[in-house]
Amino acid sequence: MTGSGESLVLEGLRKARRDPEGRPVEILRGIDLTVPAGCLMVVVGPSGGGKSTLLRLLNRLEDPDAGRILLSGVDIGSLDPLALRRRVAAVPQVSFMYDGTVLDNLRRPFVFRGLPQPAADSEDVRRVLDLCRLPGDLLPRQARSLSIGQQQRLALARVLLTGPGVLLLDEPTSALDRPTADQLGQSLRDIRREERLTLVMLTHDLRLAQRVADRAAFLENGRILEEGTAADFFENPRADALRRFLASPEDTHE
Ligand SMILES: Nc1ncnc2c1ncn2[C@@H]1O[C@H](COP(=O)(O)OP(=O)(O)OP(=O)(O)O)[C@@H](O)[C@H]1O
Repeated sequence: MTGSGESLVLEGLRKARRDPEGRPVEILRGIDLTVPAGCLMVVVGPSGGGKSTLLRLLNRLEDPDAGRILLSGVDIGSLDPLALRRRVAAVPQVSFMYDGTVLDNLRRPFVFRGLPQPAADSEDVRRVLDLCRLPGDLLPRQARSLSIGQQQRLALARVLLTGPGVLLLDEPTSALDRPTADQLGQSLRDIRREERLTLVMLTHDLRLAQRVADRAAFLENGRILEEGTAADFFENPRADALRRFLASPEDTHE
């Protein structure tokens, strides 16, 4: 199960979309970013700045108009998208539960892939449950009967069990209250430490970002205006736009 973290290098990424009148609008305007293997990189920035678009390029839900992305040194444009998504796995913003128990949910990706299903008492299952702070006695419970926070952590456990090298998280705490969000944050730190995974997380939740990030990037209007260690980024921001962003009330970041 344990994946080993993979590095991501983004070079000169550009992406345009069409506005309602059909005119091209540049969404990403030349993104260069390195995410070292085993790093938890948080991307923050104003709404509409291009964060989700950037994330969609990382597992080829879309391809860039220009530039390239290297995964452990290999251009992902040359990789089969489905094979790529096993290595670069996305945890959706709103977790989706399949019919059935918690254990059924953990096994579902293995069923899809035609792989042997992990046993309820296997080391791998125990480990992802621990990491995601889900007690083992939940395994026979109907997944949809769990709390929203537990469902979110189950979605994370389900992805982790498949052993990706990179996890992509899009606003993982947007549906959670503060204590539940903090619990997820703790799980992310454990995962990053114990699984040596690489994580890229988009969030409006600056408290979560500051607590979990190794490095952080500020994306505004299609450009990365600042990138650095979490300590420098949050405590000594250099770019005026980032200073303003960090100083503004959090509810204006939506
Ligand atoms: N499928 C699409 N077709 C056309 N325009 C789109 C599409 N998806 C996003 N956009 C536009 O691209 C821009 C960037 O959107 P994106 O979702 O990447 O930003 P974001 O930083 O993730 O924003 P948020 O924080 O609100 O999720 C926005 O102006 C958005 O309206």
